[in-house]
Order: sequence, then structure tokens, then C-alpha cells
Amino acid sequence: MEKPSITAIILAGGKSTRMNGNDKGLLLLHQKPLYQHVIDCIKPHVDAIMVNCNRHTEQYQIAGYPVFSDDLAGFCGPLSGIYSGLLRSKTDWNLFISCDTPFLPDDLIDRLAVYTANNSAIYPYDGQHHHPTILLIHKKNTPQLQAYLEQGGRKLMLFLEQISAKSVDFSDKAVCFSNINTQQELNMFNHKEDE
Ligand SMILES: Nc1nc2c(ncn2[C@@H]2O[C@H](COP(=O)(O)OP(=O)(O)OP(=O)(O)O)[C@@H](O)[C@H]2O)c(=O)[nH]1
Repeated sequence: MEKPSITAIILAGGKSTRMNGNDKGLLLLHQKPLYQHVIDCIKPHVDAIMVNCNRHTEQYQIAGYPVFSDDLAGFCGPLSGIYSGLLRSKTDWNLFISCDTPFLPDDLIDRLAVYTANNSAIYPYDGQHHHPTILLIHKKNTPQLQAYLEQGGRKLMLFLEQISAKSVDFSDKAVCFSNINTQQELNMFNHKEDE
């Protein structure tokens, strides 16, 4: 089956508590903001890009893509960004990606898209951990997500179970799903790449 048109939406709307509140997506890994690393990884493979953030909008606009914040007030978690993104995107299929995963594999989208014929939500599994904040999801899930959020649901994995999302094995590329949550992790990766 031919790969569908896909909008990539970078999720950068969190509180970054473990980063002492410093907006994770804007922190520099090798002189480049983390969210820009994610954009550069996926840009060749998607049809449109948007950025979801709840602070520092002007700085996220520098990349040149549409930027929007959550429709739900307060920090309600990644599902809030996913819901707001699904309402705005113009394609049926949308790839949400956490801004803190800068080493994504080149074949991420191709390998997830294989399953679009029979599934409406697809995410990677690295052999040890699920990565639901890297989620290829069809717009038709929007009403169910709205209902889930209206009932107070906030847990991403629980929602994905409800819609029978499919996990795809990337254990051959587990290292590509490393994410950066703390200043120590950021320092470690910056130092590593300098060696
Ligand atoms: N739009 C939106 N995205 C969120 C929200 N909370 C977390 N995210 C995103 O979800 C992904 C995973 O988030 P976490 O690392 O668990 O949370 P975080 O707030 O970024 O960081 P911590 O506070 O340190 O846990 C990241 O891409 C976040 O930007 C939110 O309230 N709204």
C-alpha cells in the first residue's frame, strides 16, 4: 500500500519539570535546539509540519512552521497536544513526536506506515519500552479522544489501549529512541558528541 500523506506535529507543550522548568524543546544539543533535531529527522518523510507548545511561541516560530498551543487550559499532558493537533491538521494521518527524541531512525515513518491499512493508531516499541509519544494516528479517532478528555481521561497509554493502537517492534534500533529529560542527560549527549 502507498504511504499516506502525513502531517508531523512536534509535541513541545510539557512542563519540563525534570529540566527544572527549562523548556526542553529549546535546549541545545550540539548547538541546535532539540525540537529542530526532531524536525530535521522527519522532514524528508512527511508532507507538512506543525509545532505544539505552551510557552515561548516566538522561539518555536523560528523554525518556520505553524505553531499552536493546547486548547485545554493548564498542562493536561500529551493527549491535550494530540487533540489540539488533530483538530488543526489537514491530513487524515498525523505523526505526533515528542520534542526530546533527537536520534530517531530514518525508517521510522515507513515502518509505522506499513500498518496504516488495518490500524488507526501506531507507535514504536524498542524491545523494553513503549514510546506512545511517537504516535502515528488517524484523525477519525478525534471524537473518541474528545470524549475521553471530557471524562477527565489524561493517560495516553490507556487511551491507546481503548482504540486498540498497534505497537511496532523497533528493538533493532532501540538506541534511536533515547530521550533527554534532565540536564545531566543533555550534558552527557553533548559531551558524547564532542568526543
Ligand atoms: N501539548 C502538551 N504536550 C505535553 C504536555 N505534557 C507533556 N507533553 C509532551 O509530551 C511529551 C512527553 O512529556 P514528558 O517528558 O512526560 O513531560 P514534560 O512535561 O515534557 O517533562 P517533565 O515535566 O520533566 O515530565 C513531551 O513531548 C512533552 O512536550 C502538555 O500538557 N501539553
